[in-house]
Amino acid sequence: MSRAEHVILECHDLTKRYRGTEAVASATVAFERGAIHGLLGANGAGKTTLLHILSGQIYPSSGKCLYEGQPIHENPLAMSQICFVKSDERAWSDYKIKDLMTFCSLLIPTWDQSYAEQLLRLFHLSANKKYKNLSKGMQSLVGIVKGLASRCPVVLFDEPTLGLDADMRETFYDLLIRDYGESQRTIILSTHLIDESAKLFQYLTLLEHGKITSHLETEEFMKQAYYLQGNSSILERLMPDERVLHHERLGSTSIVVWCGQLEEEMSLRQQGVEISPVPLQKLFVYLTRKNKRSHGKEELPHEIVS
Ligand SMILES: Nc1ncnc2c1ncn2[C@@H]1O[C@H](COP(=O)(O)OP(=O)(O)OP(=O)(O)O)[C@@H](O)[C@H]1O
Repeated sequence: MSRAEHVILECHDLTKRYRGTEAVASATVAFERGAIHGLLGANGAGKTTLLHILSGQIYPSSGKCLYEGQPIHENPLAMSQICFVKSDERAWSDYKIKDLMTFCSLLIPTWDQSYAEQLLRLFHLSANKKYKNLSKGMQSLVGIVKGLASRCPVVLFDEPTLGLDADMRETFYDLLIRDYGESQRTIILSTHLIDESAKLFQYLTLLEHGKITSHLETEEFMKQAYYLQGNSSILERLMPDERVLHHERLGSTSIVVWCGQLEEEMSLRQQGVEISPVPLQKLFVYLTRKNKRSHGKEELPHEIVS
């Protein structure tokens, strides 16, 4: 497969500056076609800003942003094929759900009205209710209806599950997986609910202080660090080492989070050390703390000894 066939959306050296803030800072990333991408980042990392630029709704200060190899901005094809579901649709406030569905049907060429109606029934959303009178969770559900019924080749979801209860979140994940199975759309989804949505993602993109610090297949992303659990006297020999992201000691047993190549793997296993994967949410926390430390911003202790 050529690069053009493989990549649908890309940005090169993308920067967005607001007065005094670099929300996106020289971001370069290529999003693979027909995959569900997880966009991860701490509060203020620049996820919403990046999604806004990728949807063509705001301009970058510098850099390039391409859809199917063509600039996204002022490109009617890109505008009609990329659907952006914001976490906060302020412009929708005064409209009834049925009016919003009509706007979507007029603006989105691939809009599937009968699927939209089916989803509204499933979510118990009354078409006559005004958006501003809905609870936060119900507003998120309207956004989900827009994203799924758009049937657009690219759907960008910014924190789509904000305010949703656990049952509704699972319903959304199931619908997304079913829809993806049928259409192989490209989806980019930002979320702070990392562990529960991890099963959705084929690729993970980590954004830190406006920079893309990794973009990897989920399997590769997960290989960045491991838990080592075993006798403290054995594991403490590994320290100090900058590859130790976290250390917990419980009596004579220690748990170490090790980032990167582990040369001593065989010998540690022979000494009874258990090596296991770090769940995605924890991995995200350790990686972002590591980078904060390297930026001199670490505030929380990363070593717990009891
Ligand atoms: N319109 C704006 N004017 C000024 N600063 C902005 C604007 N939009 C975003 N920013 C700033 O840019 C940075 C990135 O914000 P952004 O909303 O993109 O982050 P985020 O990763 O989506 O955060 P969160 O997870 O908290 O929603 C923040 O420092 C934010 O204050």
